[in-house]
Amino acid sequence: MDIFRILSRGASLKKKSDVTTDYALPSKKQNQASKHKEDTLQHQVEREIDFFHTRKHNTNSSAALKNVETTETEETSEEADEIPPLEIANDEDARKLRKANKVKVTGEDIPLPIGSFQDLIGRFQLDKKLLSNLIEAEFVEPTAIQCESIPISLQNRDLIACAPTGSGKTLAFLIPLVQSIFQSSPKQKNYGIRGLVISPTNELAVQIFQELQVLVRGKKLNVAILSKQLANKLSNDIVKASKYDIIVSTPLRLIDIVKSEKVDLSRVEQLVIDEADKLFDQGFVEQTDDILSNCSSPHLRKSMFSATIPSGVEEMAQSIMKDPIRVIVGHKEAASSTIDQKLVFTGSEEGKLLAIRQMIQEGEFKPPIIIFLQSIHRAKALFHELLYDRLNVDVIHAERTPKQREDVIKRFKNGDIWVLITTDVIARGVDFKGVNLVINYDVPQTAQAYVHRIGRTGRGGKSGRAVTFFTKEDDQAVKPIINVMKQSGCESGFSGWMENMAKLSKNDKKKVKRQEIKRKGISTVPKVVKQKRKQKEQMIEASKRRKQEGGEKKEKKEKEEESE
Ligand SMILES: Nc1ncnc2c1ncn2[C@@H]1O[C@H](COP(=O)(O)OP(=O)(O)OP(=O)(O)O)[C@@H](O)[C@H]1O
Repeated sequence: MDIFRILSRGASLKKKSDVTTDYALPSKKQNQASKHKEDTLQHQVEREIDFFHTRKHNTNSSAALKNVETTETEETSEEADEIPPLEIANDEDARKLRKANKVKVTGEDIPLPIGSFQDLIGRFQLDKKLLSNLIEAEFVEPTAIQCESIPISLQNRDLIACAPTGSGKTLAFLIPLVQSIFQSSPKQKNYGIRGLVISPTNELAVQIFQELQVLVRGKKLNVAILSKQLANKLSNDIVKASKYDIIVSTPLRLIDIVKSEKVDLSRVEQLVIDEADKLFDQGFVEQTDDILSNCSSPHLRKSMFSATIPSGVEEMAQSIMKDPIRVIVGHKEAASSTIDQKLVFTGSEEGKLLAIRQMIQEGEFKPPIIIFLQSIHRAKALFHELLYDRLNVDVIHAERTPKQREDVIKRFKNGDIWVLITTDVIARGVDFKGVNLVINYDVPQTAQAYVHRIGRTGRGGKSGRAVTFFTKEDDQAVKPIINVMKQSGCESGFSGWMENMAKLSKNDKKKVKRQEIKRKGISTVPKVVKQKRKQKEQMIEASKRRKQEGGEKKEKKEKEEESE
């Protein structure tokens, strides 16, 4: 049976319906089952990529091999010896694949893309354990960005990659990162950190790390996420950073540790900057710069990934890279084509709550749903408002502790929460399987924020829906969104009159991006009820004060009597 049939036999692309979280490591029972399946698969992979039969096959797991033999009755000896043909073997194959995937590649000496993970075996001697881990995790076919960027990275070229949300960028950088570190394993122990991935938020770093763990399972590679605990151990010399081969971190946490010289980045050969436009934004650019200057190895290969890379960020990227290759999947300013986008004019702030309730009545409100608002205050207000609608709703924002945020994300991923209300803290990268609908309760302030927010749905090839509410205050902010919708082919998602709204000058765009639009509060509690609540709170405060004063007077009197 050839490797490709093993790959396709590995699993279907569809996730099992009962799988609710993507990266939750399996339970012990699942482990045993998958261990056996892995052995079988691994032995099949081993046999198939031992093209010249130079290796003795391990006869210990005879059961696994027997299992393989019993299912290989149709194999003929010729098949077992043939070297699998490359899916993409020449420029013509590459041109056709890029056309089909709507991929634009620019740069010097561009490598051919791969047409399947199998191509990595023939061209780059893909590590067989990595391959069987991919099959085991049901990654059978590479996505467009993976086809293009994996060979570029494996040929040690700097890379600027822009591909839609949910299109598999994480694996696109993790597979070559792990393969390169496998291949260049140094002889000496505690050689030092050779692979580094930085991402803007902890949630995203955790998710990347979980996917990394899946890829390196069963291999002697030390990988870690720079959590608060690990950062403390490193600062107190309880743990030495040099024992790790690959580290995933946010820039802020990493740079603190680097400055205290508890982490040495001088041996980093592979640096990945995920959500790159965010990390080159004014909030992060200094830390990112510091990290780059500490990665002083002459062999350093840099790659950056995002669904949006504005031209200013791209110029910055070009300045820090060496002959980079630029890969754009789809249209740079578009959102993922799997998302049906819609603009809804709600007239006023009150109209937004009515619009939500109308969606519930009309059966458009199909969980799991994520609702984005522009501030923590407004997210909390909407949470309290919808709490009484028995919607299994919860809220996540930067004022909640990392533990609380982690719990809410976990509960949302396993279906305990149906509606997640949030701010932009999880607008990027976090991968929720099967989110049906994203609602922008408040219009995002940039086209990039819009693309990333709605990109929480329509992931991994699935379809999704995004609805953006807007009022007359939003006539400036809605313009960039209409542009994204047009670039994404969603003309039916907005009406002609919306398009004729105010043309945005460069200053207007800057103003919209800088200022948060002042909005009326979110509540349908009638004024009279609010006043009654306020009076009640004041009465409670007053009685507390009286009690306190009474207590103080009594204490003072007792002291005077004592002293007489
Ligand atoms: N080759 C593949 N085959 C099947 N599913 C895949 C493949 N690669 C990635 N996926 C799945 O697609 C989903 C989205 O992947 P990922 O989170 O890497 O997207 P992304 O491009 O990084 O999105 P974003 O821009 O929002 O960060 C994940 O659930 C992932 O498991």
